[in-house]
Amino acid sequence: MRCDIISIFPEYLEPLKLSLPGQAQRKGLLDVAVHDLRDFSHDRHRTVDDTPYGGGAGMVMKPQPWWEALEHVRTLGDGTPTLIVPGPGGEVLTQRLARELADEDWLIFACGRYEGIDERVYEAAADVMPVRVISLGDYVLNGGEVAVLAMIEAAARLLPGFMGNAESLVEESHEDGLLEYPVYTKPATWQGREVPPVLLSGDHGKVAAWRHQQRLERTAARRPDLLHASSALTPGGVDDRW
Ligand SMILES: NC(=S)c1ccno1
Repeated sequence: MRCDIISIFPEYLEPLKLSLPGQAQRKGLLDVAVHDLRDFSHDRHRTVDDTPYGGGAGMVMKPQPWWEALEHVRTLGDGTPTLIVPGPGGEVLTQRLARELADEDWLIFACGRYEGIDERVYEAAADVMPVRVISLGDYVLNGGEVAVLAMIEAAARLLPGFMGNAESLVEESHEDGLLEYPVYTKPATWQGREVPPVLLSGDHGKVAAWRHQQRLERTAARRPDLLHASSALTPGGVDDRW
């Protein structure tokens, strides 16, 4: 997977060099390139924003630097990339959407700032590549960079070979529509609190049954909205969301 990220704060994306994303890059599973939008502005102040037509508070990101940046990035890879624009007005990131992103060979992320990017950039981009606006949730950030870190992590960790142990992806929250079960490690007693005895029983069937029940109870308590669609509730049933 290739990820190109365009931002006026390239340093925000430094964490992608760390830990698993960094290892994935060194393994060749993930190629990440960060581009400074201001490199595509031609005035001496490297301006990328201006006042909004129609008035209103704040500034809007100018179309020309964005278009030049996108056109430059599009020359760097093979095939057609998908443009991802993080924003509160987009489809909400889910595990299913993370899998869709993980299936893409090439993603370009446009990190908006201020009041957003001139709408004509979305229109022009859609003439040459798929464009998706994706939100982390129903809240507003100051820009897209934090969201891009989350989106790349959510997608890249699903790439074969990214996680050292692929088993750790099984029974994670949201994989089958249920939240994950509680986990425990040594010591068996801590501050007078015991590990559930079933986990010390050595009976794998009972452990599996207990864990599934815990997932159902947690999902019912914390995310009842997920319960109706979960494939885990209909043994053998197929959840069409994946
Ligand atoms: N909710 C998201 S992803 C966002 C990006 C910028 N502002 O909000």
